[in-house]
Amino acid sequence: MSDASSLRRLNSEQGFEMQKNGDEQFVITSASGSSSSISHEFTDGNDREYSAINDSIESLKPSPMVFLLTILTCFCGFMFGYDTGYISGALVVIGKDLGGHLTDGDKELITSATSLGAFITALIGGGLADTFGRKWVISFANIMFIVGGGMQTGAHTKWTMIVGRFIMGWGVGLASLVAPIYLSELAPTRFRGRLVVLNVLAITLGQLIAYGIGAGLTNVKNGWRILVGLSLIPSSLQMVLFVFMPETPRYLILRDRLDEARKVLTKVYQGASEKQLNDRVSEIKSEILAPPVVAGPNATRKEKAKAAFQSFCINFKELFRSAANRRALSIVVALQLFQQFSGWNALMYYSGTMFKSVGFDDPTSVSIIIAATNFVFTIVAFLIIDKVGRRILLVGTMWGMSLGLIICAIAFHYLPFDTSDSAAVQDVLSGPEQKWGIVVIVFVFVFAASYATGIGNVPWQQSEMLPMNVRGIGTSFATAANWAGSLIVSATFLTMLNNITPTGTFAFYAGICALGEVLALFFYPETAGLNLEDVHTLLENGYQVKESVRLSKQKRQLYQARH
Ligand SMILES: O[C@H]1[C@H](O)[C@@H](O)[C@H](O)[C@@H](O)[C@H]1O
Repeated sequence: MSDASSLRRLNSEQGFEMQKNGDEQFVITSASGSSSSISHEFTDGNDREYSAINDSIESLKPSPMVFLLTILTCFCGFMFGYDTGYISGALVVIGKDLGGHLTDGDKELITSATSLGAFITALIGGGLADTFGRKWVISFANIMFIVGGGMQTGAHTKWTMIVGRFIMGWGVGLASLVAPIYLSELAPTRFRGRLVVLNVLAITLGQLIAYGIGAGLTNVKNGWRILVGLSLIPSSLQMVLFVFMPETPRYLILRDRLDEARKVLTKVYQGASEKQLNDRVSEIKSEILAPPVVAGPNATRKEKAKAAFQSFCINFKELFRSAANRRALSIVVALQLFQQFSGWNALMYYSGTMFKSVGFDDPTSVSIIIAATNFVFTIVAFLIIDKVGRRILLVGTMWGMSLGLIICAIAFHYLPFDTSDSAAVQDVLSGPEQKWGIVVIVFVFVFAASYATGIGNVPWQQSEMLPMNVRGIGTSFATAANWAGSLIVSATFLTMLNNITPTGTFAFYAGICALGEVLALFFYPETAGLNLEDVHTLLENGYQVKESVRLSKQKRQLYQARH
């Protein structure tokens, strides 16, 4: 079927009008600017206009440079995963290496110090990324990874370890915030979802590798130091290589550095014509609702700082003034909170300790199975997120998380529970308890698979919900919400297990997942295939779930018809 007839069919099927453009109902122009890209506009029954698909540049193959940049940026995800992942294995074997026996409180402090550090830098990171650029914030994060990792590797006291974890957390917070912004601002629209999921895949890979190495080093004296020390390699590598990497075109356009932006776009879209590049620059420019306050070239440091602060204040007000921005913010923050309050990270951080407490003879292997499930099902999300959309992934999986947790809660009721160090491996499960142990493993798997396919990665698509001006600050709030949730969960999980039992704890998290499912059903609009202006237009008039699904479906079908 030709582009023209597939367009005509799709438009009539979806009930959208096509606007006349001169004598033609739609214009087909080529990748070189003359005759095969589709340019037409969508309106809905309320006469709101959505963007035309005028993206001949999107027909071009992304250049190898996009892949190189993606891989290098994904080191951020890898570090995030590795640094949050190794603690589960390290805590099981650390023994008295930090000068004495660690209590549950000490373990919670060591674990949550990273989340606390990440929370702080996530909160300020958006402002930093808007002022200094995405690339420099990534480089700064690497310095924090190296300093924090170095301190922990040599730690001989609990407090050196805690401070090292805290500083490393600064890096994790910045990296978790900026990597998705960098990727989504660089990515061609039709790959945007997948590239951001690649970063989540790198997180889960980092966690899996940390678990694997942790297991391998269990019986090596001071093995946990090697485990931590290895984290210095990827961060050093990324720090050096990133110096040569470009800024994102969107950031450059925001700072009015149009020539540089065009150069980066040329690298992203190989073989793009002048016209295509100019169109893309104008399109990005149109996303900028208010230009930042920029100090002149001869400005003093003080004047520059003042200009940056004024820009920050304008954007901050804009984030709360506009109804569309408020809705976008509520969505991205809520998604991040539900991701964390699903309890997933409690498993990530403490699965070793917890499975030991309920009598598993090989707790580290169970932890590896959990991390591997997370990794494999993130690949599933990667393969389908741009095709089926974000919403189906989310609402189709949160109920599975509730189910998995509820059944685990029931099974824990029949299992022994003892968190003391002496509850070690000799108290392994036997008889009927063993059966309940298997039930736990199977349903933790169901929980992990559902989590990884949906809420484990969808919240990280947050940049696409927010327009350019407020993207830095808005994603800062969302990422900070993620780390606040992670902090609360990691600081309370062992205490909850002791106070309200594993059954009570898992039932609590199951309830939260059920609530998340209901809210997602009513309030989470589909954004796959929509460009950033569309998302903004949609949210101006409510959450518009139905309409977003219709528009997204139509745009994705159009892309598919063309590729
Ligand atoms: O998306 C990631 C991923 O799911 C990780 O496994 C988890 O530890 C992080 O907290 C989360 O943000």
